[in-house]
Amino acid sequence: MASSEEDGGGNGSVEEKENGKKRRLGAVATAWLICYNVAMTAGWLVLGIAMVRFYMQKGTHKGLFRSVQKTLKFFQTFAMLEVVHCAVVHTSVLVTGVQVSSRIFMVWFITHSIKQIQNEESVILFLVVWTVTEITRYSFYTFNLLNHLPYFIKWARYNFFIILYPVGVAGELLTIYAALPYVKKTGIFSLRLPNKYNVSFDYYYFLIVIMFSYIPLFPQLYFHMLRQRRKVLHGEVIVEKDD
Ligand SMILES: CCCCCCCCCCCCC[C@@H](O)CC(=O)SCCNC(=O)CCNC(=O)[C@H](O)C(C)(C)COP(=O)(O)OP(=O)(O)OC[C@H]1O[C@@H](n2cnc3c(N)ncnc32)[C@H](O)[C@@H]1OP(=O)(O)O
Repeated sequence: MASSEEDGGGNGSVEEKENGKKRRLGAVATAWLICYNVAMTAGWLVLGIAMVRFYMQKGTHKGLFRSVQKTLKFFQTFAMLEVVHCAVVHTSVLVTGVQVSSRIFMVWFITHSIKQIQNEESVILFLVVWTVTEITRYSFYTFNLLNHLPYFIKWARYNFFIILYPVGVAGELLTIYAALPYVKKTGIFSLRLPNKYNVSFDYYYFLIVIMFSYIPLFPQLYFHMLRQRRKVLHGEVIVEKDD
């Protein structure tokens, strides 16, 4: 997608580069994406303001997740649509799928399901990092689609992640690690033998596998963002193989 400096278009539709050819998003797709991105920007802004207000009123992070969880769950779950958007915005389905699934997993299968860890500092760490990131990202998409992209937002979109991505990953991994003792004790989401399915599943070891999966998966996302950064900030022509 060309930013306002390159595209200069004002017709509201958006041009996309694909292997040197220009591809135009239809007016309907553009209109939908603008509505989607505005809603997501607003949702994450509401979440961010709610977190700041909670901390200023209470002076502690204890209870913060519980106070913002409805907004978080709605907007993070709504982001699953982005896998569908890949057909339109022509970005990597694999990268988007891994990113979205990790967030859904953290929200629903860790922090929602294991209430004992909701007040961990690591939860606040990834919540704050996610919120800053998503406000930046969705406002970037919105202004880009409107062909009036302030340079600061483009700069923030493709520089903040350099620090925020590893910090967010640390918050997620620390939260999963904090959940392990409770998972072992309660046997949540696990299936012991004997049972009518004759299948056993141990969520405790599954979480350990998930933690190790960050080692090969996270670098793929990080290098994808570095490639996007070179393309958008330094005009490198990168032909992404279709994932
Ligand atoms: C079952 C258990 C599963 C457990 C899985 C465990 C996996 C473990 C590894 C994963 C770790 C993830 C950790 C993560 O959650 C931590 C954090 O997020 S911390 C916060 C920092 N994070 C970030 O900065 C990343 C934020 N996320 C993203 O940026 C995206 O989700 C990502 C897919 C990673 C990259 O986005 P994208 O590929 O879209 O790159 P661009 O933004 O440059 O966009 C590419 C082009 O598409 C256009 N686009 C994309 N979306 C839209 C949209 N909604 N509206 C309009 N246009 C859109 C964009 O403009 C670009 O166009 P062009 O290339 O032409 O410029």
